[in-house]
This record gives sequence, structure tokens and C-alpha cells, in this order.
Amino acid sequence: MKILLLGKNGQLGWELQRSLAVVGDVVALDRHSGADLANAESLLATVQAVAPQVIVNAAAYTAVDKAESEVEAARAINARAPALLAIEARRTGALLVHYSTDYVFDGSGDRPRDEEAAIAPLSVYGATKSEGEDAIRASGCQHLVLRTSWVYAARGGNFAKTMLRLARERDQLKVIADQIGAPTGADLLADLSAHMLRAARANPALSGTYHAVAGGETSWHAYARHVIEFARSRGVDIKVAPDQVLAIPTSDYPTPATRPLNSRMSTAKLQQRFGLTLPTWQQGVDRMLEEIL
Ligand SMILES: NC(=O)C1=CN([C@@H]2O[C@H](COP(=O)(O)OP(=O)(O)OC[C@H]3O[C@@H](n4cnc5c(N)ncnc54)[C@H](OP(=O)(O)O)[C@@H]3O)[C@@H](O)[C@H]2O)C=CC1
Ligand SMILES: Cc1cn([C@H]2C[C@H](O)[C@@H](COP(=O)(O)OP(=O)(O)O[C@H]3O[C@@H](C)C(=O)[C@@H](O)[C@H]3O)O2)c(=O)[nH]c1=O
Ligand SMILES: [Mg+2]
Repeated sequence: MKILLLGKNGQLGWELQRSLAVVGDVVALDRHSGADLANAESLLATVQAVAPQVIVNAAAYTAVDKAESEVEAARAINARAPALLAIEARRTGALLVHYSTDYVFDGSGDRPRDEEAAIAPLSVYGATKSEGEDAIRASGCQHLVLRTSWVYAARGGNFAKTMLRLARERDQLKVIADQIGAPTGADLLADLSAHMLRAARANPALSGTYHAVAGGETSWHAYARHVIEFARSRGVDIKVAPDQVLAIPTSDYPTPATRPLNSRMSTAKLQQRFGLTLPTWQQGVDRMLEEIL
């Protein structure tokens, strides 16, 4: 089985290089090796030249605040490129594996959303990601759209690493405490993807949209506290005192993009249909911290 992996050097793309290696022959590309998602013509030529049975798209425009002022770039990469991949997958019978986000939801309420919940993005990033999802479902191609949240990895940039850096530099941090979600490891997501794509190739009825997040829930503030206290316990030179990691409401942290307050997502569908288990967010975060500290 030939697998085309796009966005090979992102947090998720890097872990997918490892997880997909045992599933098939992986052709892993980035924007500098024929797979620039902003260049539709060359992207299509690359997909046709590789002729994969599975396309795994880990590339995306993920700069949430910047997207508010770079709408065109975000839309080309997050919406138009996935649409093109889907049409090509439909034409050739390939399976398309794609990733989406909690930011497609408006974050109202306080209950976990399932896959049928109404999409109502608050940001350009969320809107363009939802357009990408919709195009894939509308194309009629076999697909796995995995909606995830708050992704971190040992390699790449993420919130946990930002908090570690700031905790070494500053004596006070202010972190939002009323946005609730689940930090999800790129390693977990990559392993899930490998299992799920094998199962979906064997049973096309598994095609669909799935919520794929780690177990449990937390706020950005409690997540930051967890990361900082873990680092302190491992002897890292942390400047901020524990009581100086302050919990603030979203209204006290203005940003260009509006983010959802409730990012809780139910993974019942994934667990039932694939028989897979989602470990708690702390298990993955602690493992990542052990690795980088
Ligand atoms: N990060 C998160 O918190 C979350 C991510 N997701 C989704 O998960 C998926 C993976 O995200 P993650 O790995 O964390 O993101 P990263 O930002 O770590 O990686 C994104 C990758 O996409 C690449 N990319 C950007 N623009 C282009 C382009 N025009 N052509 C080709 N490649 C491009 C980047 O390459 P380069 O380095 O060259 O810019 C980078 O390697 C995405 O679909 C994202 O929307 C969902 C929820 C949360
Ligand atoms: C740096 C910082 C951030 N924050 C807040 C801002 C934001 O609400 C939250 C997380 O900050 P980030 O910059 O990591 O947020 P963001 O880049 O929006 O993270 C999102 O990325 C995209 C790609 C997704 O798909 C989402 O699931 C989510 O992970 O923490 C603070 O409260 N204090 C701080 O000092
Ligand atoms: Mg970010």
C-alpha cells in the first residue's frame, strides 16, 4: 500500500512518519518537495505522480490569530487544498485521512459535543477548517476526518512549550481558565491514524468524521500549572512562583481570533467503531515533558 503523507514536518506529520512506516510505503513530502498546499496545480500533479492508495494530510494553516488577517492563505491551505485532495481521492478510490479542530464549534454550553453537533466557527481558522471538512464529506471520497484539539508534541511549537519558556523568564503568568478542552498528543493522534486507516481500508463503512482527543478535560490555566509544576519537580529552574500563575477569564486576554469556551468533544463514536482506547491527557503530556526536559 502506498501512502502519501503531506505536511511531514509539522507536529503531527513528524509523528505520522513513524506511525505510518509499518502500514505501507510512505512518500512523505512538505511544501518544499512538491506538496505546497497553496499551489493547487503542483499539488495535483504530485498526487497524480505518486498515485497513492491513501493520502494523509497533516499540513494546515495553524496560526489562529494570524489567519484573521491572512484569510486567503488560510482558505487556500485549509479549505481549497483538502477539497482538491478529496476530488482526486474520489476519482482514484484512495482513502483520504484529514484532521480538523475543536475550533469549528462555537463552544457554547458545557457538555461534550458529538460528531453530529452543529458547526459554527468563531474564527477564520475555524471557518476555513470547517470548509475543508465539508468539502471532503461532499466529495463522496472514502475518508477519515479526525477532529482533535490542543495538539502538542516533543517536536514543534505548542502551548506547553510556550508556558515552560515563560515560566523560566517571568515572575508572573496570566492564563485563561474558562476555555475547557483536552490537550492531545501528536504521537497519540498518529498512532490512532495508523490503526484507523488500516481498519477503514478493510471496511469502507468506517469512512466518516470522528472526534479524536485524549481522555479527561482541563483549562489552559490548569494545563499550564500542570506543565510548570512537573518541570519544577524535575529540577528545572522555574522563575514563576506557583501562586503567580494566575487564572484569568477570556475577556482579560484579548486576541485577534475568538476561541471557543467549551472545546469538550465526545470520543464515544471512535471508541465504539474502532475498539480503540483514548488515554488521559496527563499520560501523554507527562511523557512528552519527560522527553523534552
Ligand atoms: N496544533 C493544534 O493545536 C491543533 C491542530 N489541529 C489540526 O491538526 C493538523 C496538524 O496540526 P499540527 O501538526 O499541530 O500543526 P503544525 O503547525 O505543527 O504543522 C502544520 C504543518 O503544515 C505545514 N504547512 C503550512 N502551510 C503549508 C503549505 N502551504 N503547504 C504545505 N505544508 C504547509 C507546515 O509547514 P511549515 O513548517 O513549512 O510552515 C507544518 O509542517 C492540522 O490539520 C491542524 O489544523 C487540530 C486541533 C489542534
Ligand atoms: C501565551 C498565552 C496564551 N493564553 C491563552 C490564549 C489561548 O486562549 C490559549 C492557548 O494559546 P495558543 O496560542 O496555544 O492557542 P491556539 O493557537 O489558539 O491553539 C489552538 O491551535 C489550533 C491550531 C487548534 O486547532 C486548537 O485546538 C488550539 O490548539 O491560551 C493565555 O491565557 N496566556 C498566555 O500567556
Ligand atoms: Mg497556536
